[in-house]
Amino acid sequence: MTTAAVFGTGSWGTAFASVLADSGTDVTMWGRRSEVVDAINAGCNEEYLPELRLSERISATADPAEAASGADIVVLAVPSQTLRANLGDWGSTLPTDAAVVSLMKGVELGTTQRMSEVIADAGGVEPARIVVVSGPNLAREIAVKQPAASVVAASDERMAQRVADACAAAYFRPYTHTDVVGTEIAGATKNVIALAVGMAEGLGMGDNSKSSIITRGLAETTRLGTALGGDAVTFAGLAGVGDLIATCMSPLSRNHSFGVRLGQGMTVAEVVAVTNQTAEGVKSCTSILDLARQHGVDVPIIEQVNAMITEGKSTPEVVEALLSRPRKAETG
Ligand SMILES: NC(=O)C1=CN([C@@H]2O[C@H](COP(=O)(O)OP(=O)(O)OC[C@H]3O[C@@H](n4cnc5c(N)ncnc54)[C@H](O)[C@@H]3O)[C@@H](O)[C@H]2O)C=CC1
Ligand SMILES: O=C(CO)COP(=O)(O)O
Repeated sequence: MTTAAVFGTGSWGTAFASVLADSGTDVTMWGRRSEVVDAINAGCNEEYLPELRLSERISATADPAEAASGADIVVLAVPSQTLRANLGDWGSTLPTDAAVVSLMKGVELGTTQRMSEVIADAGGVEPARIVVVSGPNLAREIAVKQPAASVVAASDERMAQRVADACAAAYFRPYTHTDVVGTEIAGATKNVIALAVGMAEGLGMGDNSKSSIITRGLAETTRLGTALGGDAVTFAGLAGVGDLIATCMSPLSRNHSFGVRLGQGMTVAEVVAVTNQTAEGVKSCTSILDLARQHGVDVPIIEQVNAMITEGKSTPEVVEALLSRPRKAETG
């Protein structure tokens, strides 16, 4: 019997806990807020996924050591920008032989570290034990058991296999992979591209415009990911184009919805004020742009999204900046 600990009781932590339970894995969740812990123990995380009746295999606690005790798999599902501080608080409770799974899709501000790097750095976890799960996995669809596939990437294939075995459910199909860098860059960057697509939608643009942003977004994501050592093929797979399509096209995506509101004329502060869930691209646009600059990679869409988020550049100015760039060959 595999046992898992899931740190984070938000949308994806809860939906993924449910996938693990449906695959026969016993799960203890850690949550920092007692009311959410109590709700999970009563069978439903009302605040994040009211539509999901939780399996009896799932319980929750506010004690990190209790959650982690005896776990074969530890799943981390907190906001990317709080992970380092969280690991400072409870990293020492994680079992030293567990596979440590990142569900997070972001890049740390300041350090420009990917989440697996933060886990190794702040959690003291050897890179061979770190596993990244990423793909077109909108939590609300997974919660109602709509079929989806995902990538389970680790440098050590046995760790990827352990996690894939523990999360393969009738409606959830994991594919193992060894490209941790490519999988993480694809997952973080698609959130920024989804902000741009949402913005175009909010401005009233149609499918040609959105498809153009998605495709050119994939081009710059692939450029960045391969410059960092990722495999170009990863970006054509589930963690790449698969997740990019889901996030850029779905009204369920928080990043997409955030962008729509910007396109409709709301300011970043106004959108933040009405957004109560994590829209990772809003922070990671800056760290991903920093990463691209460090490696001399041209990422024009990410650059414009960052200017909109951090400098208040207007959406029409962003459109003008993107369309007035010097023309070039598509493969350039
Ligand atoms: N929701 C989705 O469909 C998917 C989300 N992801 C990724 O999973 C990660 C988590 O996202 P969600 O669960 O959707 O976010 P969420 O906003 O639904 O939940 C975030 C969770 O983190 C907790 N939290 C907030 N601040 C915290 C802090 N300072 N310390 C500890 N915990 C804190 C919240 O209480 C909540 O339990 C993100 O990186 C996201 O990109 C990945 C795939 C799908
Ligand atoms: O990563 C996701 C789907 O795979 C969820 O996207 P959002 O964080 O934009 O909701």
